[in-house]
Amino acid sequence: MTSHTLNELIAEGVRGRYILVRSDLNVPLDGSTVTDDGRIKASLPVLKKLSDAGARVLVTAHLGRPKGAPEEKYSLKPAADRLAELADFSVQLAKDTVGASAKELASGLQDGNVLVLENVRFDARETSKDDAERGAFADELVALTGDNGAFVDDAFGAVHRKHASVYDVATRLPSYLGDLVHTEVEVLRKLTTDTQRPYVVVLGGSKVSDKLAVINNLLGKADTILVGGGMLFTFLAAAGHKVAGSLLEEDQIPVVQDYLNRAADAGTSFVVPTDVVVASRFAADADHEVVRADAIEESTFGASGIGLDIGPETASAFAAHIEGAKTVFWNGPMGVFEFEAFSSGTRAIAQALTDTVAFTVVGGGDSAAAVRTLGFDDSQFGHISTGGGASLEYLEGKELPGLSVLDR
Ligand SMILES: Nc1ncnc2c1ncn2[C@@H]1O[C@H](COP(=O)(O)OP(=O)(O)O)[C@@H](O)[C@H]1O
Ligand SMILES: O=C(OP(=O)(O)O)[C@H](O)COP(=O)(O)O
Repeated sequence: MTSHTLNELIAEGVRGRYILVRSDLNVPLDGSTVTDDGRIKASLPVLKKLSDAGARVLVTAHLGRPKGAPEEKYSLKPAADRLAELADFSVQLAKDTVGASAKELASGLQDGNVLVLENVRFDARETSKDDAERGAFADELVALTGDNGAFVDDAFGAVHRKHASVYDVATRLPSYLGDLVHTEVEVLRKLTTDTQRPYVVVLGGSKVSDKLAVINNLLGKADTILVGGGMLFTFLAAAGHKVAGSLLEEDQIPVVQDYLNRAADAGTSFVVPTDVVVASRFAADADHEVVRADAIEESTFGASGIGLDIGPETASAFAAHIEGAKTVFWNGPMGVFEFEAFSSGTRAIAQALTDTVAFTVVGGGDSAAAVRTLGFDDSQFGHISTGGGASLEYLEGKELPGLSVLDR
C-alpha cells in the first residue's frame, strides 16, 4: 500500500483545519452502557494526535445496522460519552449527521476539539448501492469541512464496506491512512505473506452470510476451518440434519454444500460440531441441554429448541486442532457468550488460543469483546484486531474499498 499517512497530514499542518475522521465506534451495548470499549480505546490515539496538533476533528462512525433512519437504540451517544470520559480533549455529539445540529456544532468547533456526528447509517444513502446516492451523502459530509479539509480513515473494522463515509468521502478530499488501519494491515499482511502451517481458521458469530462468503477464498489457504457460532447450523442443515429453531440461513445451504464438496480437493478440511447446547428459548436463564449435533430436534425442547453454543466434545476437538496449529485466526464467538450459560464454547476456544504456541489473531468487535469479558487479557493473544469481517476479507486476498481508495 502506498497511501499517505496521518503523520504526513500532521506534517502538512492541521491547525484550524476541519479533519474528517472515520472511526469504528461500533461497540457492544447493554442498554446505554458500553460493555466493551476496545474499539473506542483503539480509536483514541488518532483523535488525540489530531487534537494535539490543533485540528477541528469531525468523527463519522456507525453503530449496529439501523435501517437508514434514526433509531434511538442505535445512537452513538453511549460511545461518544465513553470517548469523552477517556479523552483529554473536548468531545461533543451532534444530534444528527449532516443536519442543523451537525452544521451548528461544526461551525462552533475550536482548534483541538472533537465533534462526533450521529450514526452515519441513520441516512440510507450511507450504505446505498447507488453511486450517486452515496456521493450526494458524501458531498454533505465533506461540506462540513469547509474549503481546506482532509479525510483520515481509521475505521479498520469498516474498510471492507463501500459506504459513503468510508469510500466516497475519500474520493472527494485529500485522504490519509489512520494509524489503527496502518497497524492492523501490517499485522495481517505478515500473516498472509509468511503463514506458518498448519493454519487453522475458527469461524463463528451471527453475521452468517457475510462470513460464509469469505470461506470461498479461504478454501486452499486454510488447512482447517473450525465451524462454530450461528453458522454451524447452516453446515448441519447442509449435511441433511434438522436444526429446530436455531439460526439458519436456508438460502446459504447450497453454498455450504458446494464448499463441502470442494474442500478435499482444495486441501482444506472443515470441522463441524458433533454436539451443541440447545436452549428452550433465547434467554440467559433458559433451560438447556447438550445434544448430538445431528439430533437437535430430539432435545427436550423439540422443534422449538435453539442451539446457543457448541458442546463440550466439540470444544475439546476444536482445542486439539488449535493446539496443533502454527497459525490461528479466530473470528466470531462460538455461542451466545453474553449469557453465562452459553459462554463455555467461546471460553474454551479463547483458552486454547492462549495455550497454543501458534501465532494467534482474534478479529471482530464481538470476538474481542468476548475474550475480554470472559477474563482474558489482550496480551495473551498475538494480535486482537478491531475488525472481524474486514480482517477475514483481507486474509482471503480481496481488495478492500476503504484501503484501495486511499492508494495513491
Ligand atoms: N448459536 C448462535 N445463535 C445466535 N447468535 C450467536 C450464536 N453464536 C454466536 N452468536 C452471536 O454472535 C454475535 C457476534 O457475531 P459477529 O458480529 O459475527 O462477530 P464479530 O463482531 O466478532 O465479527 C454475538 O453477539 C453472539 O451472541
Ligand atoms: O462490527 C463490525 O464488524 P465485525 O462484526 O465483522 O467485527 C464493523 O463495525 C462493521 O460493521 P458491519 O458488519 O455492520 O458493516
